[in-house]
Amino acid sequence: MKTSIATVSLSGSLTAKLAAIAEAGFDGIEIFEQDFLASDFTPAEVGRMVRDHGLEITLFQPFRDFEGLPEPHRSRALARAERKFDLMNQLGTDLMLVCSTVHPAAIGGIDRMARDFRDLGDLAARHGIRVGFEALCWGRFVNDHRDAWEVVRRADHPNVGLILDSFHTLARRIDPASIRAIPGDRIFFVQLADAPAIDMDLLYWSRHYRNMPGEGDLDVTSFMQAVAATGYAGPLSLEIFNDQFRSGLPRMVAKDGHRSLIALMDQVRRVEPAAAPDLPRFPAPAPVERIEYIEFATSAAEAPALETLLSSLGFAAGGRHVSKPVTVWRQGGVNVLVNSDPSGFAHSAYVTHGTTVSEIALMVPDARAAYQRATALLARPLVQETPPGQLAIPAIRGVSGNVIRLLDATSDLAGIWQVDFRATPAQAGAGITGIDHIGQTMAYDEMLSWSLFYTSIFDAQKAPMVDVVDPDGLVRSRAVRSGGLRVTLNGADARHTLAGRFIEDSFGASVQHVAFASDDLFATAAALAERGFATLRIGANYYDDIQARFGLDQGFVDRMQAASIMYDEDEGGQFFQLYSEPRADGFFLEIVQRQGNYAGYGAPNAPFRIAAQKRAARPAGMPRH
Ligand SMILES: O=C(O)c1ccc(O)c(O)c1
Ligand SMILES: [Mg+2]
Repeated sequence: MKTSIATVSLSGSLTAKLAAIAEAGFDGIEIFEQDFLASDFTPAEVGRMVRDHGLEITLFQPFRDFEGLPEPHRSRALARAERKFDLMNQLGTDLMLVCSTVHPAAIGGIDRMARDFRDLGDLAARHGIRVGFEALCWGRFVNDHRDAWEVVRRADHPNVGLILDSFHTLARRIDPASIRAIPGDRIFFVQLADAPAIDMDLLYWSRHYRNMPGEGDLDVTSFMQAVAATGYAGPLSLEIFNDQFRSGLPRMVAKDGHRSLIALMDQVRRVEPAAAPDLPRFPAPAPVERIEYIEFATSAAEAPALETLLSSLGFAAGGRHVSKPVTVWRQGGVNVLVNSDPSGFAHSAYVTHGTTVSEIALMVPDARAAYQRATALLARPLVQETPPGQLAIPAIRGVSGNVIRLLDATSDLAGIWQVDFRATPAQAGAGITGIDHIGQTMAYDEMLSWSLFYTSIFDAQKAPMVDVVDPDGLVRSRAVRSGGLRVTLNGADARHTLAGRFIEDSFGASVQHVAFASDDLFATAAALAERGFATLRIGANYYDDIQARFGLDQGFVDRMQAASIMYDEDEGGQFFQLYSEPRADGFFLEIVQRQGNYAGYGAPNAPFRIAAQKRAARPAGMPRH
């Protein structure tokens, strides 16, 4: 599988782009003409720089407004093409993309366009060049790959082929199965892009909102399956016009791109085994069973405050690690580790972020298979020395460098609580029965990256993006779920939002909240009150509103108000939530109860919860900022 990415997909200078693309593992690049024109290098220098990075130029593009023109435009277009063929020879690439015309003087006509391409093919052949025709989905006459193919077929020239772009096909909802009728050797190049489902002008959507396969909502897998069925064996190239990527970190975007292509081809081979892309074998994605533990990194000085918080939640100390200053706090099958090791990974996490969730252990069907898949998908492994007699638990780095450990119940790893810990059984506590979800906060432009991380490594689904209104700005939130693992990714740009301040105050620490599960939140609330848990108070206006909105029984609403329990419902069921007051850095806890098949996270309550948290965090009488 030869992978490639268009230079337009990344930010920065051409030099910075090349370095990021090579480092991410791509084989080639599409050079966008503007990128070349904007640089100060000669074409030969650019060609050399690309090859010095171990890359090849897979495509030069775009050549616009060529076909279907009357004279004198037609001759001028051919002369313009010839100049570009010379340039391409100096760059060292032999394939040019011609996108379908939007020229106001163009008159169309399929045989006229085919004749234009035949003449262009003759000219290209004299320069050792091939040209590929791509249907832009907003093209004046050709806006469908089936029509572009008909032009290419009628041009009937060995130097003229078809270029497919998943965005143009899928944005117009053209059935990708129609690609299966095209001979693979007539497809000169394939461009891949996904996009979020937004109803808007096609050109604007394409130029600003494309994203990596798997990051959006288009069925890029079906598209790629159809391409694979034709026998096409050329490069798979990402062409991602995206405002965020254009200003983002080129290394992150390039790595995400490569990850997306590996995940896509893996998916294709699993649904279409005959396609057999040349991609090393690695295990299929599996769902996560549950979070087996979360670990807080802290210090000896701060550990007592954290442990007081845990006991107010009904957790009890349930043992120690065999060799490290790590205690296990347990309740109803939930394990929370408190690590005050003054050295090692947890300590550096503490030094960077303050007391923070530094590690999450996931129970999966096969931990070593999950690890193999994760690293094949470019997850960063965490390699640590294991003291004799302890388990070597596979680990990768997750959001903001946190550790994700992988455990299973079918190998030696099942013995973690006996081998690595001296752990005692859990106490009854306050009715907490599990970890419902964790909330990870990040800069907005990392959200796509981390959602792709989870959905490519695990068998996971992403929920639609929701807007969360903070009194000081908007926070975007998206939930990703894999079996028993639920993660909400919260992206903040606005600095004064609760999420934005958390990023600043904790230097990008990622887990801003942990939501525990209870089977009876009213009983849990009473138990917490007894134990001195600082519940976030929710005001009367909120309860008036939900009473009216959901038509709830007044006595029931009164009980919720007395316990500061928030409420939501969907077609599947009901949802109850209760929050802690936020810590000074913005970290907080939540306890939830799901009834029936409620699928959400209480997003409609978020604005009121955030406002209450901001009031609680600010001493009375203090100004807002
Ligand atoms: O937006 C454009 O003009 C444009 C140009 C070249 C492409 O390959 C494409 O998909 C879009
Ligand atoms: Mg394209």
